[in-house]
Amino acid sequence: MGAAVLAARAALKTGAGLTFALAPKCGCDILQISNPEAMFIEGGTDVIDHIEVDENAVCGIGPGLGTDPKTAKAFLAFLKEYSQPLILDADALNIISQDPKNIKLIPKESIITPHPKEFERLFGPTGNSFRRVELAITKAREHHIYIVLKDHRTQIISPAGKVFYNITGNSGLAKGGSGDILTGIIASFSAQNYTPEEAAVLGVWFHGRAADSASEKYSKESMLPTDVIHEFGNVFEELNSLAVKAL
Ligand SMILES: NC(=O)C1=CN([C@@H]2O[C@H](COP(=O)(O)OP(=O)(O)OC[C@H]3O[C@@H](n4cnc5c(N)ncnc54)[C@H](OP(=O)(O)O)[C@@H]3O)[C@@H](O)[C@H]2O)[C@@H](O)CC1
Ligand SMILES: Nc1ncnc2c1ncn2[C@@H]1O[C@H](COP(=O)(O)OP(=O)(O)O)[C@@H](O)[C@H]1O
Ligand SMILES: [Mg+2]
Repeated sequence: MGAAVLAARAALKTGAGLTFALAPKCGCDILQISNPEAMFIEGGTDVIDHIEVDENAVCGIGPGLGTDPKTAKAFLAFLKEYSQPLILDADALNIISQDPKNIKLIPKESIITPHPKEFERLFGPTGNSFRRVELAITKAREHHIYIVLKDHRTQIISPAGKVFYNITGNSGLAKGGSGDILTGIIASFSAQNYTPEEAAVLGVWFHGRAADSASEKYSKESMLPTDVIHEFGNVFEELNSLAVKAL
């Protein structure tokens, strides 16, 4: 449930208007106590076995989803019905990887955020990071999706084949939960009507910038994903002051 808590909190703290967290009933207390601002949607008892969301909502799916066969069935059924762009990470990608045919179910304009292993599970091994980017360009074009190739220097690949290379962030992010907050950030920016390219590029930059601010305060060793979330306000202040100077 930690992953769901972190993703929901990151969305709440980056400007999303109304945030919902879908989880099994057993996670309700944890989610409501840690994130009272997020509304709970029950998606099962012990594991997620049904996914129903408003077509007007922007959905980030994967952190803490699990890969139970009932969850996999429910998620694939959801993908077959749902046509709006999604933000897909973690176990959403792991479920899709179970059968290469599932990749076609990802709605166009969706953003996927695989770490190197998740990328390999989806599209196969590549040997080195240069080949990985080449394959990502091919796959982003083929499936008309945005691929956020998470790494120590994350790259964002657009369906048109544009590659953005991010330079914010540091090794203090190499901890469980860092990717989960990125999913929340990108989903939140997408819900605020940024284009998928803007949401992915700004989201990755923002995540790294907050991590740089956290590492200055707490050190790379001691900083936690929760500390990164605490720095979001400072990053917005920085962006606002840059916007004022630009006027
Ligand atoms: N606090 C919580 O509740 C948290 C919950 N979480 C939730 O857990 C679920 C599973 O997600 P996960 O990423 O932990 O597992 P999974 O994708 O199966 O990876 C396992 C193997 O993949 C590899 N690998 C991993 N990272 C890599 C990298 N950067 N670069 C390269 N390889 C990498 C590595 O393989 P190895 O090094 O052994 O070859 C590793 O052994 C998911 O729902 C997620 O949201 C987590 O987000 C953590 C915080
Ligand atoms: N050494 C590093 N330097 C900079 N960023 C890193 C480093 N290691 C990991 N990250 C970032 O941390 C996040 C890790 O995501 P992920 O592997 O999905 O973690 P988790 O699933 O545990 O939350 C990604 O955004 C990645 O770019
Ligand atoms: Mg992850």
